[in-house]
Amino acid sequence: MASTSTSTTGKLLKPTHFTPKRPLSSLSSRIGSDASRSSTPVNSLSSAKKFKALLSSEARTRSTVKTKPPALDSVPGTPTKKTGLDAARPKTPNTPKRGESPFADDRSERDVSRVDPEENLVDFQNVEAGDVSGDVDEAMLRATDPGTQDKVLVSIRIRPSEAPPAWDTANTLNKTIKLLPQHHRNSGTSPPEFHFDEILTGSENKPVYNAVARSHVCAAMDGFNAVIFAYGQTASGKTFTLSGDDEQPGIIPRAMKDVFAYIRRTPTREYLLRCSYLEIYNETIHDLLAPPSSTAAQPVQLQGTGANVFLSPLREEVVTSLKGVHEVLARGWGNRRTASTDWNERSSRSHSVFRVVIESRERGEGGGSGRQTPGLGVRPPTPGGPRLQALGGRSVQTSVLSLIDLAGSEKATSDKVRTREGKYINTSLLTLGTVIATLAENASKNKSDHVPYRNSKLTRMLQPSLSGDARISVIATINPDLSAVAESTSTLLFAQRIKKVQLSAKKKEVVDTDALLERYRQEIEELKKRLAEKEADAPVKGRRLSARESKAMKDLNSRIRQLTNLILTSQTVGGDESRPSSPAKIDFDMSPYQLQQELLSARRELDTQATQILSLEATLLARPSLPPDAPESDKDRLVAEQARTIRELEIVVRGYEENLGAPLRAVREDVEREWSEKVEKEVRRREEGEAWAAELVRELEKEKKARTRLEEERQALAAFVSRFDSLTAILPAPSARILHPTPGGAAAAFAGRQRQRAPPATTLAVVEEKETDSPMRLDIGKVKTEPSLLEEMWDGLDAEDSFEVIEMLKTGTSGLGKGGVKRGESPVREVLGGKENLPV
Ligand SMILES: Nc1ncnc2c1ncn2[C@@H]1O[C@H](COP(=O)(O)OP(=O)(O)OP(=O)(O)O)[C@@H](O)[C@H]1O
Repeated sequence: MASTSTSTTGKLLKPTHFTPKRPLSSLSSRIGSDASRSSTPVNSLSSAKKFKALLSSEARTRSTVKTKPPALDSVPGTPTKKTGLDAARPKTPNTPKRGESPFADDRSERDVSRVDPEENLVDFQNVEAGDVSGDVDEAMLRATDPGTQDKVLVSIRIRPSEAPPAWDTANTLNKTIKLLPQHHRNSGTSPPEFHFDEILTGSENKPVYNAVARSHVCAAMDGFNAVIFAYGQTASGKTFTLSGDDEQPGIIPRAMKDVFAYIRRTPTREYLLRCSYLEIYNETIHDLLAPPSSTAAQPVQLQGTGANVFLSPLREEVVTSLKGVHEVLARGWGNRRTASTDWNERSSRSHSVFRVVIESRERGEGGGSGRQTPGLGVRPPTPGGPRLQALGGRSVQTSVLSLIDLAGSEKATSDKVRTREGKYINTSLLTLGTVIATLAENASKNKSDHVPYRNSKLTRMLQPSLSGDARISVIATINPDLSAVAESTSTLLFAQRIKKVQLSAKKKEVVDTDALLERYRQEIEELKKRLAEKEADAPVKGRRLSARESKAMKDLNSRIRQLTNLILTSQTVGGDESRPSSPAKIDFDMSPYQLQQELLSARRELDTQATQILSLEATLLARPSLPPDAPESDKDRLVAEQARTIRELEIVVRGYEENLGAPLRAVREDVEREWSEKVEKEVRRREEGEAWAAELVRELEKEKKARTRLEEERQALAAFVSRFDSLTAILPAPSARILHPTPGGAAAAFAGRQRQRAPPATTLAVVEEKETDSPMRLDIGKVKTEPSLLEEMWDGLDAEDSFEVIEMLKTGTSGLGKGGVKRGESPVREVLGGKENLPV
């Protein structure tokens, strides 16, 4: 790698103190009102004690005439409201309050959540020529081999100075740096030498980029995460190295040019680029691209754990050209916190991180892009995950290029606010140092001691990269002055430690499993068919296969096994090794019959595995795509998605209901209606039957009662008749006459006698008075027509007989003697057994 010349250091002016004050840009002046947001009046700075870094004349010339970075080449069509990049980074004599950026109201339409990634792909055809022109070294690009780098690339950049250097930089080609002996405290020993990957001097940024950043940018384009950061004391040249200025663009603008150059020379792939820009100020992460008002309300949070740390909410803007990058950088710069310190007129008061997420996939057939697998559900992006979809068997490669300008370590200052900021800066840098030291120790001694990533936002954010997930390049910037020897030594020690950190970055690829599986399945089917054909050609049972046949079948079988394993592997979540075993090995020396049997069992095995695949697919689909500690917003989003799925399922169910459910129900209703009528009819008939039966029972009861009464009457009558017979037997002979029933019945006889003579009034009166109460009467209506037998008996007596009988009855002198009717007791009563209703 080239190292820069030290020529500039040879042109040092006499060591006069020089403050590398940069002039305020026109915009800075215009928005001089910015000064009003400073808590410290600009003129008060003049009274502050200054120990600014001494610069070489070259550096001083540049710093006095140049505007401040970011120094991208001017791009036609850049919005005219800003007059230059410097304008985007106004001088801030004191820490500006957020919300006062001239870009505060900018709401970018390039926000990744607003654009369709498929519509914003960049490929070799649409990279603008201007985006790759200039000093991008195409030959070098091609020569750069990202290789397999498991160590951090550590380079030292020594800032030019007007003062005589305290460091021996004459031997930069040896990539060694050591303190000049005269400045070494322990005069008895020689000063320690530090070895690094590069020792860079001078003000040229191009060789610096080529030496420390290009390979990492290429690695990022190739699918590896890459981190490039500058570390060093304040005013040592970190920002100059990362951002540069118009004349000497730094790593960021050069890297972005290389990104487009890489795309242009890669016709087989298409890319989606999205940028974010953030800063960590006083241990709070601010999104430099979001409107400041929103970031103040909602600072960026570090979420996830371990290697899965991601930032949210963080605005990401899709860029398709260098012009887009230019705008994003300018906006971010406008929002950065810089301030004048005792050492640096425009000191970065925060760690700033510019990130480019690079997603790429093979270009679709015919060179087109876009969604080519209709029907495949477009899955929502996972937090920190890719935006591009893996389509049609094309996997998506995702990598992140992080370019970090750390705030510089510094001593206590005369300003309270600066001192507070400095405390935060130093603490986080100290934590970074501890983390690196632990990692280095773990790597060199094969230990796994706890690494305190969580002690600062910076280390937590860098955790995935520092734990080996990224290619890392560190540029340690030092101020060569004697006054800064302590800080420079500390920086060199840090750089030396980080060199020991072990890396094992891997490409991140999201495979289009659906398409891949489909391809495997089709191939398996094809092979099975071919195997079956071969088997059909297979000869009569017992013949041994030729060596060729045997080999062909063996090949087919092994391919089937291989594909089956591939399917299972791609289905196995997290690369779990515990997948079902491959089909049993087949001995091709077996007879065709035995082979047939083997084939049969292999087929069964395949069927079982196909079922397993289906169930694994179902499990995979059912798996929530969020880790348990995912942020609430992501959980809400998932809930919303699931609600949407439920709604869709409801629609499906409704469709089912309309197409199948409703007709079936209609049939059921018809059947029910028909049968319910029948049932009702039956019920009515049964009720009628029951009522009829009850009526019958009642009639029967009546009948029974009537029979009973008739029987009673018959018995009473029989008793009366027999009594009467006995009475007539005791009557005096001449007058006694046996009464015979009159032909025509008693009633007719009665009626006839009624007509012939009237009965004695008194007797009749008695009888008539009592006849209605006669027990013989069943029906009162019949009284007149059907006289009782008693009446008939009366009727059968002559007047004298009647009298006698009556008298006898009245007096009881019937001659019944002892067993006859007693005096005062009616003989009729006696005859009738004392029935109460008998006439007395
Ligand atoms: N290699 C260099 N060549 C010429 N000028 C340089 C070089 N390095 C730094 N400078 C100048 O020195 C000054 C301080 O540099 P810079 O702002 O990059 O320091 P820094 O390390 O970023 O400081 P801080 O940590 O305070 O932000 C600037 O004016 C810059 O232009």
